[in-house]
Amino acid sequence: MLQTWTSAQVRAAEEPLLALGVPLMERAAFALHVRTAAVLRERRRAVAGARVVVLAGPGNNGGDALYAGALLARRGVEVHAVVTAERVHEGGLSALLQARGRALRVDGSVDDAAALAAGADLVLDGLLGIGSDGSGLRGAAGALVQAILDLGRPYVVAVDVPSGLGVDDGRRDGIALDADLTVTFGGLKPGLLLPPGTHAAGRVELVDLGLDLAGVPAVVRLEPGDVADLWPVPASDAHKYTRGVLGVVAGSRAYQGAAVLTTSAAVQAGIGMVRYLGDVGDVVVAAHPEVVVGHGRVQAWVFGPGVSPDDAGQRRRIEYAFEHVRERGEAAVVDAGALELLPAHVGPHAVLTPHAGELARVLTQRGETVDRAAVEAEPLRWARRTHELTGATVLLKGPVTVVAGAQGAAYAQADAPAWLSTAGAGDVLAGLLGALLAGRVDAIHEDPSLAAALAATAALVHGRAAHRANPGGPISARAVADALPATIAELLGR
Ligand SMILES: NC(=O)C1=CN([C@@H]2O[C@H](COP(=O)(O)OP(=O)(O)OC[C@H]3O[C@@H](n4cnc5c(N)ncnc54)[C@H](OP(=O)(O)O)[C@@H]3O)[C@@H](O)[C@H]2O)[C@@H](O)CC1
Ligand SMILES: Nc1ncnc2c1ncn2[C@@H]1O[C@H](COP(=O)(O)OP(=O)(O)O)[C@@H](O)[C@H]1O
Ligand SMILES: [K+]
Repeated sequence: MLQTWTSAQVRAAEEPLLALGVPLMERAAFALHVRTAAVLRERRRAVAGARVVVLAGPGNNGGDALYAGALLARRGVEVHAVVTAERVHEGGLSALLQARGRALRVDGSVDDAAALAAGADLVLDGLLGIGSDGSGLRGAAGALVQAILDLGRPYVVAVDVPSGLGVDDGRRDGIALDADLTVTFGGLKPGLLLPPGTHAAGRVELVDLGLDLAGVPAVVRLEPGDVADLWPVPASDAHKYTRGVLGVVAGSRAYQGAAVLTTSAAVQAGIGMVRYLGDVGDVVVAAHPEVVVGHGRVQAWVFGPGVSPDDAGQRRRIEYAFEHVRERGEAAVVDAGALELLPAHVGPHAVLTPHAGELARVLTQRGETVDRAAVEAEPLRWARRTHELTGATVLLKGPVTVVAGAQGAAYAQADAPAWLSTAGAGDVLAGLLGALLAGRVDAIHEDPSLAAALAATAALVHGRAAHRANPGGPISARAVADALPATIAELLGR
């Protein structure tokens, strides 16, 4: 599991060590120089003779970059620092000058500095670290980065975080410098995993500074090794009812495939039984004879894939079953057409699975002025807001899937190839998640934040199944569902 920590949490963990005189900046700068040298060796075989430009802002982030620049200069690298503000880390700057590095202050025009950076083998971006206010780069730093981007971005190593990003939320409101590699110190920051910021970070390497980061991490990313702890593996005395039954209200005459894909994913994810409710039971049973058509007791539901607004029968079934979710505590996945039928308040045992456009509609129905682009700009903020307004756990689909749930639970999963963005992939996710919830519904009522962990698990398994379905190439939603049994077996065996 990857855990991230806010700027405030990192600063609080640094404080006692700094008070004891632990040389955190030296540690950070040394590790930064080692990784930068490794990149130079990889890209141009030799470290000596390379041209590196250090962009140094006013704070300690600039200090890290300048000290690392000094260490590189001592190894024969030609290092130029570009100083963007009145204030600069004096110790770092004099270390660089002593090592025969050179410094250029940006005073007025940024053109010379930008040309120097754009022509470098590598740029160390120390403009702004966790002191960033998330509004993008201002003043000379902003003008310099814009001029560098206009000339063509060189290879960039971000110091701690790409400068200009929202460190705690991944926002990207103004000018920011994308990195090829981010070397981050002490702990991962939320903005490195959350979209859109995560797309600016490139490869991320964590340098351990020995910080004692305590408390609840801000945002978590589950890794394959975490699945076994969360998956409902049947005990030796299990029978189909102890494993969980899933009711699926999906599909219609117009969208028959949605019913097939949703039930197929549920069956193949491993569940006691799937009951299908809707008009295309014959098609579902033809594809999966294991599915039982008609009413009966269930532990969890999937509502909505392939249910259109004018489908009165399916809408009635969903509205009726929502009462069970609220009164009897059955878990639910609320997808696609069912999102607009969501009652004013449900608990975290109901998991909404919208994409950004659908989430914007859910929020708009509840009085928020927000569109798809706004959700994409701040996905965690809006997923959390939806949780506050509805009580539901929220899984927001996209290139990075963001989950917000009870007790502040937040996840950012980036497991899938872009090939997964294909019609029906969401139906497979809904069926898979439904199976997972049905198997763990009692545990969810004991710990409501578990619904968020299970939603993140479903996103992970979905993404891995997509990779397995056809590594490196196009995939169909059906192939993802068919890849589930082997994917799950592999994850449970780790
Ligand atoms: N503590 C330690 O020993 C360790 C710290 N470490 C390192 O320190 C980094 C944090 O350093 P930090 O706190 O000095 O903040 P940092 O991000 O460098 O600069 C903040 C300054 O930037 C400015 N500014 C703000 N917003 C701006 C904007 N939008 N556009 C332009 N400028 C803007 C503003 O200055 P002002 O404009 O007010 O003069 C503000 O004061 C951390 O990320 C890590 O790299 C590691 O070495 C481990 C040990
Ligand atoms: N660029 C991408 N990279 C990886 N996964 C993606 C990308 N775009 C979308 N996805 C995933 O693909 C699935 C698409 O689901 P959805 O939009 O509901 O499609 P549909 O409604 O057609 O089934 C989601 O799981 C989403 O997270
Ligand atoms: K930086």
